[in-house]
Amino acid sequence: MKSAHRTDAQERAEPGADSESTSDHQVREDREISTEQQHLDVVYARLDRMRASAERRLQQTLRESGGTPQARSERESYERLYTDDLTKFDAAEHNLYFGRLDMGSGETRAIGRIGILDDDSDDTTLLLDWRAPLSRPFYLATPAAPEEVRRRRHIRTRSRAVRGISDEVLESDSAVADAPAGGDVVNETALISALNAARTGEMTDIVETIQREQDLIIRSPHRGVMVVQGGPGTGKTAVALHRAAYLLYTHRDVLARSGVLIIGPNDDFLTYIGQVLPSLGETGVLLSTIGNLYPGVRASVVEPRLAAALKGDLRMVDVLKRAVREYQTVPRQPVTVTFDGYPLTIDKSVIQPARGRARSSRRPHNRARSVFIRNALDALAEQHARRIGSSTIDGSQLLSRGDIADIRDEMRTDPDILTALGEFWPPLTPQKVITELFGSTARLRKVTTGWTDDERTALLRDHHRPVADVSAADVPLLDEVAELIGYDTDGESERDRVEWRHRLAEAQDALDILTGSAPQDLEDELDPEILMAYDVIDAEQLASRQVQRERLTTAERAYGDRTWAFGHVIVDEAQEISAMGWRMIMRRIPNRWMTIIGDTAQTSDPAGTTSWDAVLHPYVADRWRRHDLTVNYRTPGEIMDSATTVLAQIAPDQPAPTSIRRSGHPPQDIRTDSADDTVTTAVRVALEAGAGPGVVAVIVPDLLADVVDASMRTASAEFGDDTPAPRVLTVGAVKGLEFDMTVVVEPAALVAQSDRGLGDLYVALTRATQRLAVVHAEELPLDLLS
Ligand SMILES: Nc1ncnc2c1ncn2[C@@H]1O[C@H](COP(=O)(O)OP(=O)(O)OP(=O)(O)O)[C@@H](O)[C@H]1O
Repeated sequence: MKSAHRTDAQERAEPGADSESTSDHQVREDREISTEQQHLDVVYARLDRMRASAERRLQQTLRESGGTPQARSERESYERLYTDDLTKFDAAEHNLYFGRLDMGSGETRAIGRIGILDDDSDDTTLLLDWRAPLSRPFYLATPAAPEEVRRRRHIRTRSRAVRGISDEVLESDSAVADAPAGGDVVNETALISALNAARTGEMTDIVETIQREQDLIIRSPHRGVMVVQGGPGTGKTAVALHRAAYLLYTHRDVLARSGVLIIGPNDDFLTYIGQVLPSLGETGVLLSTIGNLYPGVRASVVEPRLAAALKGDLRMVDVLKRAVREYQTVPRQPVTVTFDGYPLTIDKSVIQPARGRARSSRRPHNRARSVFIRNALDALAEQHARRIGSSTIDGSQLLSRGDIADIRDEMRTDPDILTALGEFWPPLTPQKVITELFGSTARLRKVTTGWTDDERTALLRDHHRPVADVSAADVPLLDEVAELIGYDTDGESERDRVEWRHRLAEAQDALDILTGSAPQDLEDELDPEILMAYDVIDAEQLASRQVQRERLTTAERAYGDRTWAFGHVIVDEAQEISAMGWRMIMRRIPNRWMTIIGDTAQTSDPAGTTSWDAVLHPYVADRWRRHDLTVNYRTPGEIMDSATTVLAQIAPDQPAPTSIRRSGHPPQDIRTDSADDTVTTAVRVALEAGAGPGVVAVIVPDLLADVVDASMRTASAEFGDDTPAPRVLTVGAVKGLEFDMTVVVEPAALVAQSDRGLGDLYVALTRATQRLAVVHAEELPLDLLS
């Protein structure tokens, strides 16, 4: 990618381009660096003062205790505020000041990770937050559309020292004359060096080098559903995370209360992206997989493909509805209980009308239960009144309505009657419904009219699998049932009580240590601060404060509450979400303010989607907006050439993203003689590469995962290198991740492993930032590397 902008580096390389000599240029650059250093010193000094002040205030707040509940609650808020400030200041420490705009008007804008005002009387702006509107030209300005920017400067710093600068002159006659097209790369030098840097296994933020097409998405004012479609490496995840940070900055009031939820494909992915938002000073975002989104559940089982596909199918809505109704039964034989010395008969004539009324209340099962019980008791009270209150002369009722109401009230507390009625409309939990449904052929058969026997067999739980273990495909079903039955959170109260006792014990321990370790001589000197700690706060108060403080985190409150309505939801790798998964997500975002990110050519989940319209139409019809990302920042051109061959098969109409750089390393084609040889060769190639800098991964077909992993363990022990062995990962686990080098094992088997196999191969090929080796005994599909 060629830039028409002049940089200091270019000027240095071509001193003859103008009259300035190399040494003149060096002098000028040193002078500029020293100017930037001065500003950096001022900014850091101010940051230090802000940090010290927040720390002082936090300590002061922590020392206070007692007071009215309102005073306590105010203190909690201040504690949260100061703690958040400190987190933000710590996060901003690295590369605090990275950009500068010199405007045509003579104004200068310094741009950094957070906004900082001076503590002078004018509140002078020392640093603009990268998200502020005034910072925007830093990301958008090009020579063709300079947005009044005369010069854009990129400042490289390390440990509070300026290491270098690079400038782009945007508003000069020469720049405008041969200006590139509007979508050209900005901050090119910084961008290329970021992309070439060795990976650490954790994603980093891109605030210094956000590109125009990415910025338009990050700052989009759209308040509905926005889909970001883009090929591998186009920065979709990066854009999603920066959009979360931008929205929190711009709509802090609303979103701090309601929260932002980011859904990713697996735990490894969430760990990989986990540091990006904290590094941008944002800690209040909830990151979750679908498998962990239901409170108190962690999916731990991998579902066979057919079962996962079926559990994700929309037909499950009806199956679950019917499964719940199956618990609303009528007695085949009359049941007799004794009340007040007389027999009471519970039969169809009592239960059926009560069930009809409860069903027509349209309440969810558990909430409609009170309607059922009330109506059944009415019938039983009438029955009892007929038995004891009928006139022996004409059969007329001698008891008044009030007497009958009294009988009903008495029955309401009779455990035998309640137990007998409960049989026909039992209280349910989602876990019970799901476990019993997938644990019984007979139950499944009743509620799956129209399904094939093979499908029913696939749904049946493997009887070796512990009942409590659920898969990610089960979780949306639990959520669906919770909705159908109106599941309340009794279970969570019990968890809270256990948690409370645990915290109390911890707090007591802490106090014991504090009291026991207080130096004797200080006790006599009555040091006010130390006395505060162990004289004033008892264990219960301490525990209570801790719980309340934690409760204040929006993300934590949201996590424990199935019915929480988030302010904004971001779904990454969204093509993998099943139809049932979407229902679960949509319940959490009634306002439908969402950013949906994915690539329909990379779908590998059997219940995933290849059409955004199919996914979204049931919820927002055609009221959603699509943005496309077109530049691949990860995969070098040499590798992308091979991946494009695969894309042409999966989605012939979808343009391949253009790689922004070439690495100079064509993919290595390593042919072996046998399957065994493939395994050992892949392991050896990865270990040799892993000895160098950067992160290496071996990507394997599902069936080879165990054998390659075992071989890697043995070989890496023999290899005797201190660096951690390269990871062996299946395509499912590698979603969204990237590595400096990948070794892709047996592409033909990847393709054959499912009807989404080509998508798997496409994902596998596009994970490397530098090098790719393909190891195979079988013929390569699609002439991949020719
Ligand atoms: N503007 C940018 N500046 C610097 N690095 C960038 C920029 N945009 C993207 N990258 C880097 O490119 C790589 C790929 O980005 P990302 O993982 O967000 O892509 P993706 O579209 O989500 O990929 P996939 O669909 O394969 O998961 C990351 O290392 C990311 O940091």
